[in-house]
Amino acid sequence: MHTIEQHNTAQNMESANRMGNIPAVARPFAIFVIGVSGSGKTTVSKALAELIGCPQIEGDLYHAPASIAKMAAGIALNDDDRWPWLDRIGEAVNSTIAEHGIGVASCSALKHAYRDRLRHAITSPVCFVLLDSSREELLRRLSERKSHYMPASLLGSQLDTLERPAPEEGVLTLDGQKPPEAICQDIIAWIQALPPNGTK
Ligand SMILES: Nc1ncnc2c1ncn2[C@@H]1O[C@H](COP(=O)(O)OP(=O)(O)OP(=O)(O)O)[C@@H](O)[C@H]1O
Ligand SMILES: O=C(O)[C@H](O)[C@@H](O)[C@H](O)[C@H](O)CO
Repeated sequence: MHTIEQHNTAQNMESANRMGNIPAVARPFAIFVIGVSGSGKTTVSKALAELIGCPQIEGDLYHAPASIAKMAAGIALNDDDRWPWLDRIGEAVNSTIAEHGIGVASCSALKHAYRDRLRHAITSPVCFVLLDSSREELLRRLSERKSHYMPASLLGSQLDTLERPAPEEGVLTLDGQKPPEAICQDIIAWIQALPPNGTK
């Protein structure tokens, strides 16, 4: 379910692509949009992939059924649940890049070690963009969102688990409360200014 604003954003991006205004992004390259539940990973990664003209890899689709059942029951995932999930996402990103040269993935990647797991799994340069929002805004979004297995009651655990990247990790942190189109433009500008292979 998308807001009218997001729908319009997607339409603008589609028409930008039809007009051939696809931004130049070095290849091979993997872009991860990360953050806690409700931070906008799916929304922004889809919009960014549309803008770049490449596949979006939805991290939520790679959870084991048992993990989905846990989250739906209000039980937070642990490391043992997340390692194989991260590995499956890494494989999916590698296949996408082998075929398309570039992919935009959504994945919570809350801990430094999870981001390292993905960095090591992926054979191309990788960058991470963390979407940051206030607890109040996240709670509002999760409470309003219907038909999603992730309950708002897990937000506290998500925020407790989040390890904010230290500057040397080279992760771009953005205000996730800006409109998705503005977030995408900030991501593109940052990527285009990165040194070649300077992200792994
Ligand atoms: N920049 C934004 N401004 C306003 N609302 C947003 C923004 N980004 C996402 N949303 C809304 O917030 C809700 C959560 O967004 P989304 O599903 O993209 O988050 P997520 O991080 O992928 O969550 P989860 O990890 O739980 O799947 C959705 O209803 C979405 O429309
Ligand atoms: O690491 C985690 O705890 C999980 O991956 C969650 O973040 C979910 O994937 C997702 O965000 C809910 O849809």
